[in-house]
Amino acid sequence: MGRWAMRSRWNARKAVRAGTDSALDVLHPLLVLGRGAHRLAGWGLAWWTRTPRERRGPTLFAVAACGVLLWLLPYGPMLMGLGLLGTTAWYGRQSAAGPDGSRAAPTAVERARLQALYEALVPYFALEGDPHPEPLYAYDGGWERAFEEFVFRDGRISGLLLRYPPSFRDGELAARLRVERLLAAKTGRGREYRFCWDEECNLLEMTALEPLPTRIHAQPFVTAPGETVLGFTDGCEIHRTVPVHFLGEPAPRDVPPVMWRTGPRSTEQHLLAVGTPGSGTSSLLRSLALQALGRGEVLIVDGDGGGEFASFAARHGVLGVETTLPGALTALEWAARETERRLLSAGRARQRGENVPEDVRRPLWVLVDRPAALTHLARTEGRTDPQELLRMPLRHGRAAGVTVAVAEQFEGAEELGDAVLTFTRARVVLGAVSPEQVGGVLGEAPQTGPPLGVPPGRGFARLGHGPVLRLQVPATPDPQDETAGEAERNAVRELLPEPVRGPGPGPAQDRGGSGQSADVQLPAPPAGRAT
Ligand SMILES: Nc1ncnc2c1ncn2[C@@H]1O[C@H](COP(=O)(O)OP(=O)(O)OP(=O)(O)O)[C@@H](O)[C@H]1O
Repeated sequence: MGRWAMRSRWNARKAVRAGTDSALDVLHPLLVLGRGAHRLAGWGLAWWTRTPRERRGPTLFAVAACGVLLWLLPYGPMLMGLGLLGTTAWYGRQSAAGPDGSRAAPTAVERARLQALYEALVPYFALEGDPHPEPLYAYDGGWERAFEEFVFRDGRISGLLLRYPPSFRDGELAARLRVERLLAAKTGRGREYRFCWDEECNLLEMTALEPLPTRIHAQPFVTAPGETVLGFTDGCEIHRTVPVHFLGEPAPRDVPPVMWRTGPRSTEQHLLAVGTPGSGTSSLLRSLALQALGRGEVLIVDGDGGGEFASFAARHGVLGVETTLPGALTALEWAARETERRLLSAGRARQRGENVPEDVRRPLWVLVDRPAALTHLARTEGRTDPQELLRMPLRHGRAAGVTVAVAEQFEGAEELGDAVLTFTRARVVLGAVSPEQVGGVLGEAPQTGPPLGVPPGRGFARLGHGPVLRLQVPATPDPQDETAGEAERNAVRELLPEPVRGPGPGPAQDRGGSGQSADVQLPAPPAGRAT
């Protein structure tokens, strides 16, 4: 009996559901039209509320005139009807909660949140003594006046398009940042947002962003010759993806990379990365070195002297790992002469109509970590500034196949010489820094912010005059750093080239006295060919 009753209830429910589905199928066109008409009416009403009184009359007159004209045309009323029907059906085609989570009509709670946000914006946008009868932002105003579109996700505003008055100084970074900080605080902390200011139309678009992936370890990336992966970013800016393995995931995922191009046609041949302590600038250089070693040779100068590049010493393709001032000066003097030699050699080959020799085409990378420390030492000892020796590779590196990447901390950034600042057009900023600081390095403040607790390797990149991109550098720890994860360290170990000779006393037996310099012989300067 019980079982029969349950089955009959289930059958009844099934029948009701089938009946409802059939009825909905039959009524579907009507529902779509109804929904479309409701949305159009809502937008019309919002437009009416938003538009200043003196502009309503002329617009209505223009619409009415078009209507009368269409009415008088042959088949005009029919075309008008069909057009209206089509528009209504188009706008009604999506259900109330669209695929992106947007809704036609906000709930009472959502309305309250929008109103609270609107009121918080009033002091920023309202003009004192505004003569306008219905200003966009006023203490007695409603959000419908200023908010054109909004998206709620999990009860929080995750997308907003708002109109601001023309009197707002949107050209001033400080004024814009004040509004961005307020919006970020009021719509939910702990998230990062993209802000797009349309200064022409006085519109501000805010979108909550997904965090960038942090579980990408060092690995051979799919790149063309001359391409180097700086890290990974959002799909909205970069439309290319590369397959990438994530820690603990068997299958690769497609992720948009920040791809840096070097070589004869590159306009950003050299890179400068600035970060806060522990933000991952040394890891970025290690990541560049591992990628560069696949196709060229690398010379490393570690001004910090912390031994973070010791694992590269005495490896195939690594010309030297210098941690002392004398070692750095010798290495950089050689790099300057090598650039000269390559230039001359390439020039002679071109004059003779021959191909550029292989040893000139093979990329040479000069990676300098914390040059400010060396500059300071050189000044106190009255020796040549190592950054001055970088001038030649920086100025002529593009034609000579030499790339320079410099990493420095914000505290040492003042010590960066004009050669480094002038010729490094690929820029990276890492760490939790203010948009002003990011703008100071990249030449433009990011459109996103504010990242509060950023993981190591997180920051922004800008290539030349391109857009400022969010960046997450792949985890590339020093294999000897016991604070880093074992899997990440193993990934780096696997990518390191074979040692030049068998296991010996190791690179820590230094030549320069710091205890960190590698015992690798730099190739003799090719004197005689360079001059
Ligand atoms: N992209 C990254 N992903 C995960 N961990 C990272 C990343 N970059 C750096 N780290 C970790 O953060 C710590 C600091 O990294 P790193 O030494 O590269 O920073 P730094 O900017 O050179 O700072 P410092 O010179 O003060 O050490 C290390 O433990 C490193 O493993």
